[in-house]
Amino acid sequence: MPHPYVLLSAAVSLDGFLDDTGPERLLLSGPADFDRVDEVRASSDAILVGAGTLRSDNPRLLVNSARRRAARVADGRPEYPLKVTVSGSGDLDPAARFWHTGGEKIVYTTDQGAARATDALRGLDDGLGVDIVSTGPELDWRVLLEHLHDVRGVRRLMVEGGGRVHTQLMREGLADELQLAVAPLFVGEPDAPRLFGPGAYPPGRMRLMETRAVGDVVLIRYVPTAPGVGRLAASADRHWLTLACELAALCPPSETAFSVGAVVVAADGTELARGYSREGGDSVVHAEEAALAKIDPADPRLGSATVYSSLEPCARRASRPAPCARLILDAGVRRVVTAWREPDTFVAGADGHGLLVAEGADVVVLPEYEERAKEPNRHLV
Ligand SMILES: NC(=O)C1=CN([C@@H]2O[C@H](COP(=O)(O)OP(=O)(O)OC[C@H]3O[C@@H](n4cnc5c(N)ncnc54)[C@H](OP(=O)(O)O)[C@@H]3O)[C@@H](O)[C@H]2O)C=CC1
Ligand SMILES: Nc1c(N[C@@H]2O[C@H](COP(=O)(O)O)[C@@H](O)[C@H]2O)[nH]c(=O)[nH]c1=O
Repeated sequence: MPHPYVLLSAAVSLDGFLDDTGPERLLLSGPADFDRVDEVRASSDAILVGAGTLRSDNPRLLVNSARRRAARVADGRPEYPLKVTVSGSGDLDPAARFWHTGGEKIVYTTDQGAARATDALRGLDDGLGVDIVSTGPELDWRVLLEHLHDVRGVRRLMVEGGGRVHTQLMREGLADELQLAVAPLFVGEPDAPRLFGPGAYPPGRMRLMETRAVGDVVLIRYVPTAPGVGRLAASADRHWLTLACELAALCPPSETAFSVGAVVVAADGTELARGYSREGGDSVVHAEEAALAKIDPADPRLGSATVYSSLEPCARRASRPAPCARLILDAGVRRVVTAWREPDTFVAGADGHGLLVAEGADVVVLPEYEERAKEPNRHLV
């Protein structure tokens, strides 16, 4: 299911804290960085903070620049991004500035929390446009993201904390990008809130996209690279599948075969190999086959790797002894992410998916990428 692009935004001290323990919000960003944050807000469809941040900071979460608000309206977007909060308890203060400024608001909560939130916010004017949505007995981040995408039309979500919210989105592999502003000061208090808490995070190193001085603060932008686990898709899966779809555009054209791109990625987010159909002058080689041929079969990372293929791996072939689903299984790979189930154009009832699953592989299909996968194959389907 499609999610919005999830951008985590935070300012941290040199010792990794989001705030101190004092009653006032600690200003880690300087004026130039707050202006940069305003720009990011203006570029977003929605801004999310946890209920902890609502209680401690009493934020407005507005786009402060009149010029940026006017540009949003000129683009046909609401003047202010949708404001989003999450609360398990539903214990929300109706006097908080969050409710009384800006545009529409939405609360994601649990079945129990919904009753309490409805009660707590009952006194608010109808005109404030507050929606309360339960994701079930527990707060489910995937349900929340799908709801924001499908029901509220959110394509770009800025998450402004706090630490508990950032930690969960990062640990669950749901963040597409981390924007970190590192401020040149120390907090030094052991009980101050940290950006990220302990727990199991996706393994490996993230990819550095940018560093920039913004006044005396340094902005660092990282994107996660580690594939998801099992049948759950992570944000990095979407990035790797996008690359596979882009590789398909490199295929020499053909009237008798699909153009497909493939990438093999280790569990820690290291790219092991990439390939595309008919690569290197071989008129029949398939994308997955071309990619796997570049990896030492004894590479111990294959057992926990993911193969991304713009088209479902093939189940039968005339031009080679083994189809790609077989090659993937024989390589020891047990996770495949694909965009498009194979149509009957060349082989009727091809079911690479079924072959993979029957031998214990996890197959994730992300149909929101199907059109991209079809793009270089328009003449065939
Ligand atoms: N420097 C910076 O850039 C920023 C700093 N901050 C700082 O961060 C601190 C607040 O962070 P923190 O206390 O971690 O709070 P959060 O803002 O992360 O909110 C946590 C709350 O969100 C709800 N919640 C989150 N996840 C779940 C879940 N899985 N199930 C149910 N409820 C959930 C709960 O609400 P409930 O209690 O209602 O159940 C929980 O108490 C403040 O000191 C603030 O100043 C915040 C943002 C940015
Ligand atoms: N302290 C801090 C941030 N805090 C974030 O800004 C929010 C306040 O927004 P508003 O009330 O609209 O100004 C607050 O709730 C929290 O999410 N952000 C940053 O970029 N840098 C900082 O130093």
